[in-house]
Amino acid sequence: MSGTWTLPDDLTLPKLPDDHPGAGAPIPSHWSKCFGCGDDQPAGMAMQFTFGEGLEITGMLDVANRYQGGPGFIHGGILSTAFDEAQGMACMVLRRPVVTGHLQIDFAKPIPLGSVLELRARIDGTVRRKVYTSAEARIVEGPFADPDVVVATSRGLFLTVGAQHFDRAKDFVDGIPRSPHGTSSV
Ligand SMILES: CCCCCCCC/C=C\CCCCCCCC(=O)SCCNC(=O)CCNC(=O)[C@H](O)C(C)(C)COP(=O)(O)OP(=O)(O)OC[C@H]1O[C@@H](n2cnc3c(N)ncnc32)[C@H](O)[C@@H]1OP(=O)(O)O
Repeated sequence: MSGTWTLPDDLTLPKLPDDHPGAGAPIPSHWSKCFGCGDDQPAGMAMQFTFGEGLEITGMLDVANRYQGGPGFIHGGILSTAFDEAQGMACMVLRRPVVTGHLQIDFAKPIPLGSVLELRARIDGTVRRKVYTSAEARIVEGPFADPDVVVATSRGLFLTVGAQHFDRAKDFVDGIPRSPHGTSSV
């Protein structure tokens, strides 16, 4: 990582919930219409997530042709979205809604269309409502695949929020959320 990112000294690590499903279990979409992970969002990225060891989670992204930025390579905003989603999903163990406050990405290597990206993300610690997260991406299939090479890294601050955060948007929601927090599965 070449960006600047300082973790506070008073971080605490959350405990996994007693009913945590364990490594390898799929993480359900937090909202079926989500651009990043929704299973009812044809325009979206349909990222798939599983719990990993401890606080880590893994997300997969097929780098589709429509994600093109410069000729042949992924658009940086799409990669940022993938990190946003992955680091947000890592917060799922808190069992409270979170939103992104700050996200910073280091784009280390170009990522070609047709590749499959694996993103590993985790909570590094929390302070009050602040949730500090980090993640790395690797190409694990397709062109330029090399699981030993980190192609991008991300650091992000998420904030836990109450239901009122999403209540303000209730007149603009596309679709029918299955919970007051706008989450589809939790
Ligand atoms: C039974 C329930 C079950 C529920 C289950 C849920 C499961 C789902 C869970 C998880 C999956 C999630 C997957 C999502 C993935 C995608 C996420 C996105 O893309 S979200 C869209 C983009 N983000 C926004 O639209 C936010 C817009 N911004 C805001 O709404 C506010 O600015 C907000 C909420 C971020 C903060 O506002 P304030 O008024 O609530 O809080 P203040 O008092 O300003 O800040 C609190 C602390 O945070 C620091 N802070 C806030 N923003 C910061 C920033 N940008 N940089 C650094 N520090 C910041 C402040 O300095 C303060 O720190 P100090 O506690 O005093 O130390």
